[in-house]
Amino acid sequence: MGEPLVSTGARLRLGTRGSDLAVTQSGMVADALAELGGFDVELVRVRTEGDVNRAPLAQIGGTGVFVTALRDALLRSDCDVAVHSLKDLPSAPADGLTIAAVPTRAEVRDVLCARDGLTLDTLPTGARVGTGSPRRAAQLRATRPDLTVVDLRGNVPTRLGKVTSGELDAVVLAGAGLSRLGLLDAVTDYLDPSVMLPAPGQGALAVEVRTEDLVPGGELAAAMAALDDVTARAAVTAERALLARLEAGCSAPVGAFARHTDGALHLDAVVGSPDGTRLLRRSASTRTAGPTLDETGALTAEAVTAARDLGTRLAETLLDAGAADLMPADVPATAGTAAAGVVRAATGEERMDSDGA
Ligand SMILES: NCc1[nH]cc(CCC(=O)O)c1CC(=O)O
Repeated sequence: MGEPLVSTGARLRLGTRGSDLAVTQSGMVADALAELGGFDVELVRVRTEGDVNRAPLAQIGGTGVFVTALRDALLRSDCDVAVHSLKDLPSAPADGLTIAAVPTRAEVRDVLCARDGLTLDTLPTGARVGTGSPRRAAQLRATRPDLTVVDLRGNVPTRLGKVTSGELDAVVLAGAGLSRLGLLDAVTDYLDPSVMLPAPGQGALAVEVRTEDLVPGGELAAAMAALDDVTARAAVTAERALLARLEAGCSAPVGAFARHTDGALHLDAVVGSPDGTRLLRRSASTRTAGPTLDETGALTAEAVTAARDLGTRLAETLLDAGAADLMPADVPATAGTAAAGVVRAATGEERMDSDGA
C-alpha cells in the first residue's frame, strides 16, 4: 500500500460474484481503489456457474468454475476490474488479463468451528466434521483417523448452520472468509499449519484487469501498484508455482503456505492421498534474501523469479518423493472421495454458492 494518489474521478466498474463473501471482498477492493486512485467505483454483479449450478462442486468441473464468468465479463468489457479469491484461480495465466494487485493477505489458516467450544484435539471419537475440500479431508483424516468427514458445500452461514442445528459436530472453513464476514466468534480452534496447511493462495485476493488497460504511468497501473502488497505477492507466487508444477486441479489435495522469516521466504507444502492415509509434506526456503524491492516499491524481477523457483523446486522434491502416485488423475474428485468413504450430506435448500466464497 502506498500514498493516496491524485483524485481522478474516473469511473471503474468492478465485477463481483453475488455471495456475501464475494460482495464483501469486492467492496473492500472498491473502497481501496476509490481511496488510492480516486476512482468512482461501481460494483457489477456477475453470475458464475458455481453460483447457478446445484451439483456437487467436484462434478461441475472443479478449477475455475467461480472464475470463468468473471474473466469473461472482463474480456467482454462488461467490467474493468475483477476480484477473485486467489485460491479459486487456476494456476495458469489467462490470456489478455493480468493480476494487477495482490492486496495485503488476511488470515491464512483454516479454522474449526465446533459445538461446545471443542477443538481438533478434544472432538470426541467419531465426531462428524464437515468440509467440501479434499485437502482438508486428507489432513483431518491424517491427524484424526477416527473422525467421520462429511462432504459439505454452501455459503459460510449455511455451513456454520450445520453445527448450530446439531447435524454436524464441527466444520472446517477458511479463517479469511469468516474474518471478512465478521464471523470469527464462531471459531473454536485456529488450525496450525503444522497440522492443516491452507490452500495455495488462501486468504489472499487477486485483482485482475485487462492487460491492455495497464498503461505504465497510467492511473489504473498506479492505483494497482499502490494496492499491491509485495510480501503477499511473493508468498502466493511461490505457492502457485508449486501448484502449477504439481499440475493439480482444485480437487487435488495440495496445501501450501509461504511466509517471510529472517529475510528468506519459507514454503511448506503437503500432498495427500484423498483418503488421508498418506501425506507427503516437505519444506524449502529461498537461499538468499537479496534485494526484493525496486525503486518504485514493486517486487524485483529477481524476487519474483526466486519465489517461483522456490515453489517449482519444492514441487519437484514432492514429485521425487512420489507425490504423483498420491494424486488422483485428472478425474472428478467424487471418485476419490467416495472411495475414501467420505459421506455426502444432503445440502438442502441452500444457494449453491461454492463451498462458501
Ligand atoms: N473454496 C471457496 C473459498 N474461496 C475462498 C474462500 C475463503 C476466503 C479465502 O480463502 O481467501 C472460500 C471459502 C472457504 O474455503 O471456506
